[in-house]
Parts: sequence; C-alpha cells; structure tokens
Amino acid sequence: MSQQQQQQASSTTSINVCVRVRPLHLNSPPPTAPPGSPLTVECWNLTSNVIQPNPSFESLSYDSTSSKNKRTAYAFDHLFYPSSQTASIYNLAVKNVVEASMSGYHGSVFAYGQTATGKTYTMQGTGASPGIVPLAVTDCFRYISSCDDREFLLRVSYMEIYNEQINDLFAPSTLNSIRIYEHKGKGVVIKGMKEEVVMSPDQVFALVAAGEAHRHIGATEMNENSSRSHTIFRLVIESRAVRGTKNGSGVRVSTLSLVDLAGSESAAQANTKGSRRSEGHFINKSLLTLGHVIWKLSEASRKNIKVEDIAQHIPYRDSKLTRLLQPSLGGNAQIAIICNVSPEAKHAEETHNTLKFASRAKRIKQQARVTQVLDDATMLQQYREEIGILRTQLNSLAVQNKNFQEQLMSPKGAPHNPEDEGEDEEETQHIQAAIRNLERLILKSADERKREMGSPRRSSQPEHSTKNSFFGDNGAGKNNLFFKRNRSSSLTVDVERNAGLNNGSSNNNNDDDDDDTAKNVEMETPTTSNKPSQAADDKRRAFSIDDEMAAGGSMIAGGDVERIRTSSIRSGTPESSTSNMDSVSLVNELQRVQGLLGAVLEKKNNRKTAESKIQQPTNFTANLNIDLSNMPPTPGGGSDIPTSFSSKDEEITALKQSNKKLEMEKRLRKADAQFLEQSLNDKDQMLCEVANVLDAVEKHQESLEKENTELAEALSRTQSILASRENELLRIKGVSAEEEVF
Ligand SMILES: Nc1ncnc2c1ncn2[C@@H]1O[C@H](COP(=O)(O)OP(=O)(O)OP(=O)(O)O)[C@@H](O)[C@H]1O
Repeated sequence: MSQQQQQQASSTTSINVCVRVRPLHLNSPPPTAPPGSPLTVECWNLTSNVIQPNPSFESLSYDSTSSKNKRTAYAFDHLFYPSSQTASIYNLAVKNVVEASMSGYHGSVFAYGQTATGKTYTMQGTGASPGIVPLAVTDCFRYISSCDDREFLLRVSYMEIYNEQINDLFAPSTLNSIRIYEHKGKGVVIKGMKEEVVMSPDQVFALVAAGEAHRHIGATEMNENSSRSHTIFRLVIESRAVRGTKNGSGVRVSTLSLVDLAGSESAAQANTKGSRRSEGHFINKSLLTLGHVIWKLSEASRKNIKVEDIAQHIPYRDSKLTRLLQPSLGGNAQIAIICNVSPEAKHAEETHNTLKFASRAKRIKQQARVTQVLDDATMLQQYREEIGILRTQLNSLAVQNKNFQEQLMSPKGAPHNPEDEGEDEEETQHIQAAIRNLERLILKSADERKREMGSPRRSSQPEHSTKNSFFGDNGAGKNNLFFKRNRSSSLTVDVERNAGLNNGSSNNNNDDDDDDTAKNVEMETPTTSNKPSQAADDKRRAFSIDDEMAAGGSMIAGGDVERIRTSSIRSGTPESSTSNMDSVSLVNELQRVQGLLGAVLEKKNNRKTAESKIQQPTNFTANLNIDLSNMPPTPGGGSDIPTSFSSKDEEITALKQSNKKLEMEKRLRKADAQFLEQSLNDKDQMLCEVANVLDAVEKHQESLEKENTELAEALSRTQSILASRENELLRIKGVSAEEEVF
C-alpha cells in the first residue's frame, strides 16, 4: 500500500544528555546538598551540572595510562545527585521528549552506563519511585485527556536484544521469526513483532510487567539482577485533528522508544563465567558499536555534515542494537540520554568512559520532523472509515425501521410480527457494539467525547460512556500493576488477568454496563467475518494474533515495527544472503527468488479472482431479482396499491427479505474489500522481500564478477610472467624457440 507522507521541517536540536550518579551505599540514605551546591561523593565532585574527579582521591589512582582523566571535568544539560528522584529526571530531561512524540515527532530515551549503576532502576523504577517508562506512559494518557483538538490511537511493543537476537517480549514464542530489513521509503522495518492497541496506562503496565517476565536477567558479582539484554519499549502514536480538518492534513505518526541498555561490564569485575561471560561479550560488543556510531555522528555534527548525507558511512549494521536504533539516531528524532554512573573509586575508569560517551552524544545535532500520513495507511484512518460505514448501516437500519413502523401504523398496515422486530433490534445492537468497540480504541479527551455526544450529527442513542478515565480506579501515577513483579519472579495471576493476555484481547479498564451488553451481544453473534461486530472485534484483537491484516501505519518513518502477519516466506534473511555467499547458496537464493515470484503471481491471481467476484452480481443479488420478479400479481390488475391484506403482508416480507439480502451483500463486499487489501499488503510485502533478495543477489553477482575480473587479470599476469621466464630460459640455453621445438 502506498504511503503518502509529508514531513514538516523543524529546527536543529541537540540530544538532551544528563548524568545520574548512583548512591554510594544502597542501604543508607544518600548525602544531600541544596540545589546547585557542591557535593563530594567518594572520588567525584558534583557542582551544578558539572562532574569532575575529586583530587583528594588521586592516591587511589586509576589506570596509569589515563592520568589525563584525573583532571577532566564534564558538563552536561543536567547532573543528578545520588539523592535525586527519577521524577525530577523525568520532568527536567524526558518530559519534553514525550510531549514532542505526542505532537508528532519521533522520540527516544536511553539509559546508558556500566552494569549496576541504576539503568533499570531509572527506566522502570519501584512502587515508591516510579521510573521513566511508567511516568512517560502516564503522561501520554494525561496529554490525550487534556488535548481537545486531536484524537489518538496508541499501540505498544516490547522487545529485547539478547546475544544479538531480537526477542518479542509480548510473544516469546516468535523467537527466530523476527527480522529487520531496510525498506525503500519506510526505512528500517522490524518484521514479526507483536503490537497491542492500548487504552489505559494500567493496560500498558500490565503488558510491560508480563513482558518483563520473559526478559533475560541473571546474577553477576556486580548486580544480582543484571539485565543480560537491551530492552526497547516502543509506543506508536497516531493522531488526527478532530475539528476543522483541512483536506490533506492527514494522520500524524510518531514513535516513542524507551531503551534500557544492558550495562557494560568487565568480565573480571563482574566475575562472569560460561553463559554470563558470553552474554557480557555480546553486550560489550554491541555497546562498542553504539559508541562507534555515536562518535561518527558527533564527528559529522562537529564538521557540520548532515547525518542523512553520511548515513552509509555510519556502522549501524554492525550490531542489532544500532540497526534498531538507526531511525532514532539517524537525525529525525528528539532524544534524551540518561547516563548512569557509579561514584565508587574502583569504577572511576568506567565512569570516565561513560562520561566521554555522554560528551560525544551531546555534540550530535538532530533535525526532527513531524510525519503526516495522507492516505489510509494508518490504523486510525482505517478505524474511522470503518466507523463511518457502520454508522451509515445504523442510519439505514433506523430509516428502514421507521418506514416499517409507519406502514404498520397505517390502516392497511401488515400484521405485527414481533420476531422481525427482535431481529432488527439485534442487528442494531450488533452495529452499535461494533461502533463502541472501535470508538473505544480511539482515545480523546473527556470534553471532546462530551462534545461529540452532544453533536446533532451523531446517533441519538449514546454509544459511549462519558467516563474518560484512562487511569482506572488506581488514579494516575500509582502504576500498581507495573510493580507487581519481582525482577526474578514471574507474573502474578492478577496482572495476567488485567492484561487480557490469555485470550489475546485488549483489555479495557473502563468497562461499564454498556460494555458488558456489547460483550454479550458479541458472544451471541455467529462467528462469520462479515458480521460487523465480529469485524470490529477482530480489529480489536488484530495485534494479538498471528495472522493479521496490515494497516501500514506501523512501518512509517523507518524503524517502526511491522505487525505480525502470517507469511509463506520465513526462511533466510536479506542480511544473511549478502555475506559469504558461495555459488551453491547463490543458486539456492535464485531458487528462493523464483519461489517468491511464483507466490507473488499466485497472490495476484487470487486478487483478480476476488475482484471479478466483486464485479459480478452475487448470488444474493441474483436471488433478489428473481424474488422480486416472482412477486405474486396484485389482485387489482396491475395496480400498485395492493388491495388485500395478505398481499400487503407478502410484499412487506419480500421487501424486508430483500433489504436483509442487500445488507448481506454489502457485508460480503466489505469482506471482499478486506481480502483484497490483505492480498495487496501481502503482495507489497513479498515484493519488498523479493527486492531485498534481488539486491543481495545482484550485489553478490557484482562481487563474483569483480572476483572473475581480478582472477582473469591475475591469470594473464601469470601467463605473461611464464612466457617471459620461458624466453629467459631459452636465452640462457642459447637456443631459439624453434630450435628448442625441434
Ligand atoms: N538511584 C538509586 N537509588 C536507589 N537504588 C538504586 C539507585 N540506582 C540503582 N539502585 C539499585 O542498585 C541496584 C542495581 O541497579 P540496576 O539493576 O538498575 O542497575 P543496571 O544499571 O540496570 O544494571 P545492569 O546493567 O547489570 O542491568 C538495584 O538494586 C537498584 O535498586
């Protein structure tokens, strides 16, 4: 599906870099100092936003090769003392990134630093001191409730990079099926990652808590709950103006990535062995690549070179971490980096390394832009369209009912059939439930909801509760669900129930009586995909199931997650195809490409069949014609007005049947359209994979050709050397070549 995108330019910004110094001792309250006053913590002096070595600790000395370190002072946007609360870090360094993401800019927040310096403490926090993730999530919903002119659709994913492998923390069973590839126009795409549409902070906390249970954590000498992986929590934000929308203003799509990096560690200090040691190796290697990328980006900024212009020289591909972070680091995002350090003298060298990383990051210039998607590639737009269709159905049903009632009231009206009325009522309830379900996923402020409900354009029957508490009974900021999990234990039953994880459906904490009615109606509904309530329910679950219609919105602006979709193509990755490919694998690759092309053609054929199905009248329409033409003649000899009671009755029954069939046909067409769209998306996907593979094959072919040319050149050089040696030999022997032959 094409994605018409529009980007609004913004001014250049720097990365907001701050440093948090961990308390020296965890079991006693950290020393405090009035704001701005100096504080000495073991081997570091902290003053305002400057951190420098404490000269009185010179005797402890670090590595003799780094004597320069002993005098280096580092200044940052903010310096947080050991007594600082995460909430003040959030307010000073992160809040503006979160707000920027809500208004359409990509945003990223990283926690970086040596092992055991408090990265996870900062990102997740505790019940008493919530971390960046719960604070940011709560703020996002707060933003929505105070935003009167836009509506939002939020979805989340949670992943980790463990030993250079990406794991979906919402769906650990998808191990090995997640892939990253570069899509022309969409940038870096992650394929196979599960996303959940979310409607309240508690729902997000429950999901994150459930995801945490799958995260790799292990004990080392330095941290008994050490993260052995990098984790990325990602929120995709779609938003749209609700009033005064001009044509072409589109849907804004942005992401907020909250990244808890694993800590760098020395195998000796962490005293790791076996698998812990190899985990440490992967962690250090990816952090080294991240450091390299940051250094290159900072050098580019120092030389006033645009990051986009040198993207191919930045080693993003050298690790999964930098590959995933490429869209954030690549210039188009608002970024905050929280560098966690230890004040302990024995870690001074590592602390210097972190501070140097932070200083380099500070130099990087970003140019974030708002991305607007103009076509229907966003979920928000698709939901809106579906709601529009359902409302039209509802209105026509109401008109139909009104006409019917009028007919009944007329002196010659048909006899009342309570069963018919029941059916209509049921159908109305289905449609209303479907609208409610879709509307629930679209978030907006309470004022906006009230305004909508008062709007004469809407149906007179309320479809929504005026309650707009995203925050449930807990109230904003309590985040109880988030902290139910002990890092090393599994989830409580309570959390799983709240997350709605077992049935794969998104949970709504604001369920009221109306919603229960909706659920009952849906349960009674036969499960055909063209029932409106089912269609809506399917959409609601769309991000919890494996086989899913693509909505496109999640792949926008690069680096986004492509939602899980069943694909016939699972084997091999473009990345693996590009390296060390011998001729056998080249042949295999070509065969694979042929297979993919075959699959694309097959999909195309399917699509054609579906299209012709839509163009032809359906059986229902055909039957309808027969039914109408076979209507019994009226005993008035062609008069339009039936004279007998029973013929009127038959006419009404026939009309009702034909209406029902028309409705059915409409739904069938809708199902066909969905099928078409899915086919189209699948085809897009396959074409993209084919393009990737062809790229890889072409590249390999080029390298083989180059190798051939080199070999031919080497051969001809060897032949000429051989010829000259032979001539030399003959000359030494003193005979001519002809004499030698005879
Ligand atoms: N500012 C702080 N206040 C109180 N306790 C803290 C603080 N920072 C860290 N801690 C505690 O220090 C310990 C280690 O912190 P944490 O696990 O967050 O480190 P980390 O940097 O994420 O380590 P790793 O990289 O190994 O995962 C935890 O027990 C944590 O609660």
